[in-house]
Amino acid sequence: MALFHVARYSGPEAPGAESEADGRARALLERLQCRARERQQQKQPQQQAAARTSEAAGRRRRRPRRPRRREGSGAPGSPHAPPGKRRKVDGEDSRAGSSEEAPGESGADAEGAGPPEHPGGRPPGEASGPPAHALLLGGFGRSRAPKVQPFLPSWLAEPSCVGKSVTEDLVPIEHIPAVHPDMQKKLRAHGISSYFPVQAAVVPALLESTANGFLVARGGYRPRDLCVSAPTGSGKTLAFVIPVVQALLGRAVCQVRALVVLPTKELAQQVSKVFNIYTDATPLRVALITGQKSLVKEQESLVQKTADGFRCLADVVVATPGRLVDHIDQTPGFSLQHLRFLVIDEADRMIDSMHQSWLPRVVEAAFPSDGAKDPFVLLQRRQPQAPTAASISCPQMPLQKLLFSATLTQNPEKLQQLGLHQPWLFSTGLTHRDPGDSDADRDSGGKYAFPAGLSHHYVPCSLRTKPLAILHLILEKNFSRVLCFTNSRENSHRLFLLVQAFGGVTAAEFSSRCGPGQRKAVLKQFEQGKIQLLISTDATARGIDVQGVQLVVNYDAPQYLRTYVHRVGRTARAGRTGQAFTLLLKVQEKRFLRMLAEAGVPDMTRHDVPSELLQPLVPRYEEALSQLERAVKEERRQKAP
Ligand SMILES: Nc1ncnc2c1ncn2[C@@H]1O[C@H](COP(=O)(O)OP(=O)(O)OP(=O)(O)O)[C@@H](O)[C@H]1O
Repeated sequence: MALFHVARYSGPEAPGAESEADGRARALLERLQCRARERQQQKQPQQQAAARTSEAAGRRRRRPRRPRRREGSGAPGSPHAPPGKRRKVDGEDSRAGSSEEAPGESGADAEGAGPPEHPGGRPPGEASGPPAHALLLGGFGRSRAPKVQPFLPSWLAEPSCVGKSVTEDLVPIEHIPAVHPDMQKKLRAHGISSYFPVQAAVVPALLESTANGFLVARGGYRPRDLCVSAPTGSGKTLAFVIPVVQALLGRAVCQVRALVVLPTKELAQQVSKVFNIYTDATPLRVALITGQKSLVKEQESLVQKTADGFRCLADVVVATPGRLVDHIDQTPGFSLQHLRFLVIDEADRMIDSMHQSWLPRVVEAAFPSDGAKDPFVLLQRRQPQAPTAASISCPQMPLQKLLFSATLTQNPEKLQQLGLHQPWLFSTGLTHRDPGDSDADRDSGGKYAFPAGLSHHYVPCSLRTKPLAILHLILEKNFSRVLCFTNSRENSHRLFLLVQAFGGVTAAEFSSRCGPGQRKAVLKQFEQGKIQLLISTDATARGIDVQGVQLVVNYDAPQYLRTYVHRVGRTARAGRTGQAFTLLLKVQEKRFLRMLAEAGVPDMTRHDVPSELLQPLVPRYEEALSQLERAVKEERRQKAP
């Protein structure tokens, strides 16, 4: 419901003062019209000249032309003529991730240049040449139209602020007595003596919503859904693991009560490991369903056939969306009717995968329409409707959604797809946002928080020197764990072959070229320090927590800010320091630096690699290049039918 409650984000007007607002809007409209008229008059000589030119051209062509619908003013030949066309190109650029323009910016421009709402309901400039006094919009040429004040639901506009620093804003474990002493003991046993800020904020809030049992939160209300946006490596996993495990400890019968959905197998495996640590020596059981094992094996970890039906074997299920739907469809006895927590980690990415319809399938399974026929269902569940006396007299198990990400979308429309109930946002990164950033879901306009210990660098280079620059960087830094990102699996593979042929560094690749088993083994070796350089696609960009990654290199510059945030977030985790280097071609430099500056990336330093330093590497590099060529040819030959 709260999603539909509209609040002015940071506008100067008091809510409710409608007549005053109307008056102001009218005055603004008049001012705009007046300005438009002045400009129109100034432009008249130019337009006449342009019209004469186009008339002459028309005569030369002697072809009848269909009148074109114009969004802006100005004759076709004038510099102001094609705003519609220009906007389309911008849109295409942003979708294609053009290096000329930061994604999202084009969208913002389009919005800025687009017609604002007209309180009087009068349409913008007509195509049939309106008189000067009737020109409302589109007569502004290249000047920017005033920005439309965006509206945000109040829960998004006013988040609960979470401290940013995981080294300073720590809260000692004993300061949150709501966490069970046994859990505190376990945390200490795993080297955790204080909560990170996001944990200190989210853990008590979640525990409070389960303090009265599973059915109702404080005051007898249905618990609110939580959205958490905090930097990479700030401990979001424990922020949901601790309260979920503690809440489930009191359960009598094993049923699937917590479901965690993540975008990749590796990430799901990592989160299930954390659950295993904190459910160890408790009756709670955790099942991992990602497709790494056969369907039958996974089914055996979920349900057991008994004489009178099925017995559930998992309290917590950690899953990837595709495999989860497979089990909903194909595993007899797999029931989500007792589901109490639905954790959506990397929520922005999971929203992007909503086309797979995994969420409606989960909700359908949690609130089955034929539940009333099942004699074993103690608490019948129905999809919550508007509360009535009858509906609240019979409390039913609520399904609480918990969303986590370092780059949680701020787009209310996208979040609305999740059907959140009175959502409550915890956020670190939104305190310094401009009102204009509110429509920031074009992936670059929003400002995300970065870990304090992370330093950002860029290396200007050319296509020819790029491979040499990365080899130099890795040899120069000589770190034991370096994660290098490319934009495609082909690029990862070729760079891997090149580095291997060059020698001097133990390298491996990680992409969809490798099978799940190989990927698992590579990650393990990287964790163990057996691999010095891991060359990867964005498959490892999110969530992967490998201790001791000191350097992240973007061999290919990321096209979107969100991608940058997650990639560089593989280092400087949990209060440690780390470095991020991005190799930039000349054509990428301007756009990339602008994107990061707008995102508020602190101090991006330029790191020049002088050609004298690269020169000694050239002979070895050329030898490696010819080896690479041979290897690629051989691979092609093997692939050929
Ligand atoms: N209170 C704490 N004290 C010390 N270390 C912690 C604490 N909480 C979490 N950690 C450690 O911090 C690291 C990062 O945690 P986690 O993976 O949960 O980060 P995250 O916020 O989910 O990051 P990402 O957004 O990249 O997924 C982990 O190695 C975890 O063990």
